[in-house]
Formats: sequence, C-alpha cells, structure tokens
Amino acid sequence: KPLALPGAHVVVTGGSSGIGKCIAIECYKQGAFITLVARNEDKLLQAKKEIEKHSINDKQVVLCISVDVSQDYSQVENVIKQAQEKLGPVDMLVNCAGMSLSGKFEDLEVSTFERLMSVNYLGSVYPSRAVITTMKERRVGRIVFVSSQAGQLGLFGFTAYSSSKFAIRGLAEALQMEVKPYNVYVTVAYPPDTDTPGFAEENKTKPLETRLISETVSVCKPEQVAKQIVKDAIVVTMGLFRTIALFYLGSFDSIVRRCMMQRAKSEVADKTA
Ligand SMILES: NC(=O)C1=CN([C@@H]2O[C@H](COP(=O)(O)OP(=O)(O)OC[C@H]3O[C@@H](n4cnc5c(N)ncnc54)[C@H](OP(=O)(O)O)[C@@H]3O)[C@@H](O)[C@H]2O)C=CC1
Ligand SMILES: CCCCCCCCCCCCCCCC(=O)[C@@H](N)CO
Repeated sequence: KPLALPGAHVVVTGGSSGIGKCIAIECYKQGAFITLVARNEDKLLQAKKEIEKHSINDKQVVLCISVDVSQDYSQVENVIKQAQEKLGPVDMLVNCAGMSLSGKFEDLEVSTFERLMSVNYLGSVYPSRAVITTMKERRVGRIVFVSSQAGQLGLFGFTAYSSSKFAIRGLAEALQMEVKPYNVYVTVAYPPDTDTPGFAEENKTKPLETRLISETVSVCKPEQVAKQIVKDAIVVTMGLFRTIALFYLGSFDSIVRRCMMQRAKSEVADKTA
C-alpha cells in the first residue's frame, strides 16, 4: 500500500526554500503535481522554475500559493480549496514551513515564543486541518510533519524552538491514531542540522553553547534529508520507540476501530428505524 506518486497532488508548505524545496523536487521527479505554499512570491516563482527543470512528462504542474500558514485558518482553508480545484484532491501534505530562533531563555523576547509556536505548530495544524476531511472520505492520504532533532531533545538555546517542535510530535501521534482506520498515514521527520538558507539565518544568532552542541553532529545536505522524508512518507514503517509502544498502540487502535464500526451500525439502525 505505498502511495503512488505519479499523478498525485502533493502540497508542500515551505516549499520555496531549503528542505521543503528539495522535497518538492523529489516528488516532482517521481511524477507528482506540486503546490508550493509560502509567503514571498519571488522566492515561490524562483523555486517553481527550478522544480520544473526536473519534469518527467509534459502534463506536470507546479502551482504557487502565497499565504502565511500561521495567521488565519480560513485563509489557509481557502487557498487549499483553490489548489484542489486546480490540481484535484490533496494526496500528500508536507508541513515544512517553519523557522528557528535561538538564545538563552531570559534573552529571548516573549514574542519569540508566540511566533515560533504559531509558525511551527499552528502553521502545521491549519493546513492539516484543511485537508483531513477529504483524505478521510477518500480513504487516501499522507500527512508529513517536519519536527527536528531538537524536537526529541530539549537543547541549550532552544527553549522556544524545541517546545514548538515537541508540540508537532504530540499532534502527529494523536492524529495518527484518529485517521489510521481511514487509510490516512501520518509521519514525522526529525532532521539534524541541514545546510539551508534557514540554517544560515539561524547561525547568525546562536549562543556559543548551542553552536558547540550543534557542531558535535555533522551538517546534512537538504537533498539527502528530503529523499529520506519522501521515502518514509510513501512506505510507512515503524521506528524503535514506536515498536516498543506497539502493544499499547495496537490495543488503542482496536478501540478506535470498534467505535467506528459501532457508529456505522447505529447510523444504519437510525436510517432503517
Ligand atoms: N535546516 C535545518 O537545520 C533544520 C530544519 N528543520 C525544519 O525544517 C523546516 C524547513 O527548514 P529550512 O529548509 O531550513 O528552512 P528555510 O528557511 O530554508 O525555508 C523555510 C520555508 O518556509 C516558508 N515559511 C516560513 N514561514 C512561513 C509562514 N509563516 N507561512 C508560510 N510559509 C512560511 C519560507 O518561505 P517564506 O519565508 O517566503 O514564507 C520557506 O519556503 C522547518 O520547519 C525547520 O524547523 C528541522 C531540522 C533541521
Ligand atoms: C535520538 C535523537 C538523536 C540525537 C542526536 C544528538 C543531536 C545533538 C545535536 C543536535 C543539534 C540541533 C539540531 C537542531 C536542528 C534544527 O532544527 C535547526 N537547525 C533548524 O534550523
């Protein structure tokens, strides 16, 4: 049951730069139709041109949509609707829009906590919320969340960033339990430092401790990270932690399935009554 990318509609938020752009290229190379979502229109057009160089047939389309994913849910819902009208229902959503700011807890502005939570967390909730109903109805869909290694470990300088990336994990795991009976799969990526424009920006303000911790692990290429993320989304497998939790999750999944069947039964009973 791997997702077939040829002809699929893949939406990539943050698709105009860095890891998101590489994910879009990777999917386009495999025959997908792409919608790029980000704010800056010049960067979007630039990325579209770059992605189109990798086309494998003359039907493929790259659509650009300029919107802030973290501001207004109804706006996000509207642009997703527009994209679906042009390229059909979304088969895969990649939530890659995000940003990082580091600093000691007492040095970070309070507004930075709000900003990172709204871009990294709510900016993943809104697009997902806008596609989930159709995915469940069609019994088809993949939702990818991009967390970070700093979303598994709380690290010096990342009080604001790590918590926003931990939040993504909670969202993803809870959502997976809800949508599994509908054949919709949720994956979470935890990338290490990756050579992107966003990473270069982050390095301008990193505290010394954060820099030294970060330097213990080597920097990855975005193409390589993107390839892994796409592979994990197409063929969903289980990591070590989730294997340990398998027994519990299995029994919880059966509760969810039982409720689904119960609900379907009582709906039929209501109709025949
Ligand atoms: N690079 C790294 O070391 C790592 C990155 N990550 C995560 O991967 C993701 C991508 O990172 P990276 O490629 O480095 O980032 P970049 O800064 O290179 O790209 C970020 C992308 O997100 C878009 N974006 C940012 N904010 C918003 C917003 N509010 N609404 C819509 N689009 C937005 C940007 O476009 P625009 O500004 O025009 O809106 C751009 O397309 C992030 O979530 C990051 O936290 C995780 C681990 C490591
Ligand atoms: C089981 C997990 C393995 C953990 C290995 C230890 C890693 C410690 C170093 C981590 C450096 C910080 C990464 C943050 C990347 C990031 O999200 C920003 N660069 C975004 O721009």
